[in-house]
This record gives sequence, C-alpha cells and structure tokens, in this order.
Amino acid sequence: MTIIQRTIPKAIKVAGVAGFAGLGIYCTKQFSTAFAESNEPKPVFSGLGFTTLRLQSTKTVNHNTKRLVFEYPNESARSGLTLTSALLAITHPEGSWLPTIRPYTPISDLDEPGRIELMVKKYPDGKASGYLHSLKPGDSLRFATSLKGYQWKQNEFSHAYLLAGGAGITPIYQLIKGILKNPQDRTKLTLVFGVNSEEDLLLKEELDRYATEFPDRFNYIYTVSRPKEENSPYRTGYIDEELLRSTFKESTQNTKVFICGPPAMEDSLVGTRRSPEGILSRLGFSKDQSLVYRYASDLKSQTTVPGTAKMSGQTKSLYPEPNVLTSSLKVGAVTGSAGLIYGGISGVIRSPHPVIHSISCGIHWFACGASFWWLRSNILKLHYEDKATPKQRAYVSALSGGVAGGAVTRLMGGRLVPGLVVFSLLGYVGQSSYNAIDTWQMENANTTSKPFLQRMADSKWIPLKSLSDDDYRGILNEKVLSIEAEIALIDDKIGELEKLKTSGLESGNSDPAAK
Ligand SMILES: Cc1cc2nc3c(=O)[nH]c(=O)nc-3n(C[C@H](O)[C@H](O)[C@H](O)COP(=O)(O)OP(=O)(O)OC[C@H]3O[C@@H](n4cnc5c(N)ncnc54)[C@H](O)[C@@H]3O)c2cc1C
Repeated sequence: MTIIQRTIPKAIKVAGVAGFAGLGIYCTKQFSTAFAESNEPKPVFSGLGFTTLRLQSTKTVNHNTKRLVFEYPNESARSGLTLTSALLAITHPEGSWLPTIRPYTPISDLDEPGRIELMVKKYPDGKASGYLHSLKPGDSLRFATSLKGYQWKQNEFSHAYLLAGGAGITPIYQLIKGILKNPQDRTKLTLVFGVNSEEDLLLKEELDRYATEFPDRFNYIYTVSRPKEENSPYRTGYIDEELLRSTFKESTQNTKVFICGPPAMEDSLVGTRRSPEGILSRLGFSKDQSLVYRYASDLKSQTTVPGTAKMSGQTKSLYPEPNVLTSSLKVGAVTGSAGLIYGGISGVIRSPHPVIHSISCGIHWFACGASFWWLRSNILKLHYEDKATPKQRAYVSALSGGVAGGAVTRLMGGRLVPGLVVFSLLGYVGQSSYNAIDTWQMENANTTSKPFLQRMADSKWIPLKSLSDDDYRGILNEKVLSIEAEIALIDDKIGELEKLKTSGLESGNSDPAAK
C-alpha cells in the first residue's frame, strides 16, 4: 500500500517531466526545421509552449489603463501572430497560490520586430490586470500559447463597422491597424467608440492619425456617456439605435459588424437568448453579419457596465417572421404524437382495436393542436398586431382552443359542447401557466439564472462541484503550471546537487595536493 502511495506521485512527476521534455523537444524540432533554411529568427509565439518576455517599458494612459511593451529575446524576431490574435498571460497575483491566466490583445503591429505592446485596463480587485499594472520595467512575464480570434481575409467585405466600448477597443484597434497597413486591402472601416468620459478615449491619437492618413477608408465617431468637459467636442450618450441608424448610411450588403465591449453593450446590439432582437437586427443586419469579441465572457451575470450601450426599447423585428402554417404544423405534430401515445395506451386498455384507436386519437389531437395554433397565431397577429398583453393572450388561447377543439371533436363524430368547453379551458389554463412561468423567469433573469442541475451541484448538501468548460480548462492549465513549477524546483535541486558534487570533488582533489 505504502509503495503504491509513494510510487504514484513519483510516476506522475516522471510522466510530467517526460511530457514536458517531449513537448520541449517537439517544439524545438518544429522551430528548427521551419527556420533552419532562412536566417530569420523563429516567430516568438509560434508552436506550443510558454514564452517568457522581459518588460521593456510601461506608460500610464489614464486613471486605470497602462501600456506595456515587452521585448523579444531576439530584436529582429517577429510575433508570428495572425490578424486577429490575443496572448494568454500567466500572472501571479499577490496572495494567490495559483497563477491566473487571462487573454490580452496586442496593439502593436503584429509584424513588428523585437517587441510587442499590450494595453491593460485595471479592474477593481482585478487579479491579472492588477498584477500586470504592478510590473516594473525589467520584470518578466510568461505567456502561454496565443489565442486566434476572427481570422481576417483581405477584401472579404466592402465595409466593416467596428463598435467598441471602453477597453474593448484593443481587438478592434488590432483589426484597424492590420487592415489599414495592408495596401492590398480596400475594406472601408467605420469605428463607433463609446466611453465613459473623454479620458477613456484610449488610442485616440493613433485613431486620429489613421483618419487623417486614410480619409477615404477610415472614419470614426466617439460618443461619451458622462463627459467631464463642459463643452465636450464629442457626441454625448451611449452607442444607441439612433446613433447607429445615422452611422450605417450604406446598404448592409457585404458588410460585417465587429463588436467588442462590456456584456450590456453586446447584449443591446446583438440581443440575448431571452430577447434575441438587438439593435443590429432592427437596422437590417442578419445574425451572421455581426461578430462579437467576447472580451468579458466570464461576466455572464453582469447586466450594467458603465460606459456602454444601453438596452434600448424593442421595435419591430427585421428577421423573417416565423411562418404561421409551418409553426401550426409543428404544434400539430407534437400534439399528434402525444395523441398517438395516449391513444395507444388507452386503446390497449379499452379497445379491441388499439392501433386504430391510437391512430384516430393521433389524428384528433393533431387536428386540434394545429388548428388551435393557427387560429391563435392569426388572431394575435391580425387583431392585436403581436402586441397582446398576457391576459389577452390567455383569452385568445381560450377562444382558439374552444373553437378548434369543438369543431374538430364534432367533425370526428364527438359532441360539440363538451369539446368546446374542455379545449377552451385547456387553452386558457395552458396560456395562463405559460404567462406565470414567463413572468417568474423575467423577474429572476437578473438574479440567479443557473440551470437546475447546476443549482443542485452548487448545493451544500451535494458533495460535488459543477465545472464549466472554462473552469475545467483553467484547472488543467493550473495543473500544467504547477507541474512546471515542480520541474523548476527539481531543476534547482539538481543544480544544487551538481554544485555540491563539483565542490566535493574539488575539495577531494585539492586535499591530497594540500597534504
Ligand atoms: C480575447 C480577449 C482579449 C482581451 N484583451 C484585453 C486587452 O487587450 N486589454 C485588457 O485590459 N483586457 C483584455 N481582455 C480582458 C482580460 O482578459 C481580463 O478579463 C481583464 O483584464 C480582467 O481580468 P482580472 O483578472 O484583472 O479580473 P478578475 O479578477 O477576473 O475580475 C475582477 C473584477 O473585475 C470585473 N471585470 C473583469 N473583467 C471585466 C470586464 N472586461 N469588464 C467589466 N468588468 C470586468 C469582474 O467582474 C470582477 O468584479 C481580453 C479578454 C479576452 C477574452
């Protein structure tokens, strides 16, 4: 037993060391074959593995943002990153046992030799951002592999609209820089940049310069929600529907919208699962025409973030309306299948011909379901223009249920009045229950919206913890890092032992001589 206990951790360590050694050899081999023939140094972030870079300089941009320039070991080396990419920085926040890994988007030219620049906004209590802000020139930072974002192809679109909020400007700026520096790329760019106050207009100098240098290809609008200056030269307000309507002057054909900002801004622009109609859909953009850089993907529950677009009122959807006939047939299919099952079971119990009973029941329920839905949808659409209140919906469901159920029951040889009463009651109760659940869900939308299984797993009575993919990835990364740390410790110990051995040998050698 004790042997097993001792050998297992050792085996894991050996496997870890062997794994890393293998990984190291693999990476080295990859790099050396690729660059053996050319004189160019290997790209800094190509392949797998970690890269440690020295911080060359820092620059405070405003009250919460810093620019950090890291130098490559070889001054003519390039990043090897493609448009668009981010880097995973491994930070060691104070008081934290485990490293924290967060992505950051380079803002320097991705092909620039010798250096790479990040711009980091510090969040209150932010682990990684706080650590990065505490770094001094000369300190080093380790990066895990790079993360590929949307891979830009030149001239894929005639116009790209770029909507950035606060620190979400970094991936958008990387795009602007990469597109404009390519003489073969003719894509026009319009940036809408929303911030809290004038001092949050990050990279303003660079953006102004691009607008002067490329007047036909790049223009921008800055919008400041809480200007500090009395006569602020910028538009005041959020990125809202009115602003975007006046910005999107051209047709939406062959255009793409790139978005990066806090969650509330993203939600208002592209909608949410609960309320799928966002500003962009109302302005005629289809879902696949917009791309969101999930900059703050870990902030699912955050609903309001300062300096972002506000949720604006709902207007008519520009998405194709669901076809009433198709949806009625779908409802009919569901109720018909339920009827088949119910008819089958009750037929076995009550009828000498269970199959016929089941089919008859299936047809009856299909006809009831489909005609109920068709009637209900048309009344809601034509009479109430899809703006019925929950109460009106319940009345319409009762009416449609009664008419459809009564008529179908009569047609199938049953009695009209019981069919009418039963199905109108079913329609009313069904719709009222739906309304009640919907209201409850909306009330809880901004509080806890964890799925039932997750709540079970989070319960103090269950000895399990639910993990998202990100949590799991984080744990694996942390494990890899702790193995790496152990390897470093073992390396140190080996070094010490070797030193001891050499000094022992030397003293052993010198002793006889001394004698
Ligand atoms: C692909 C990608 C690229 C990114 N590039 C950059 C970049 O170039 N520059 C940059 O500064 N950041 C960038 N980020 C965000 C960055 O990775 C971190 O999420 C951010 O620095 C906060 O990490 P933290 O450990 O300091 O905060 P945490 O310790 O995780 O959180 C601390 C507090 O800050 C809040 N918070 C964290 N992130 C945000 C946010 N984005 N908006 C509002 N509140 C927040 C949290 O809710 C929490 O209350 C990028 C994110 C992604 C996914």
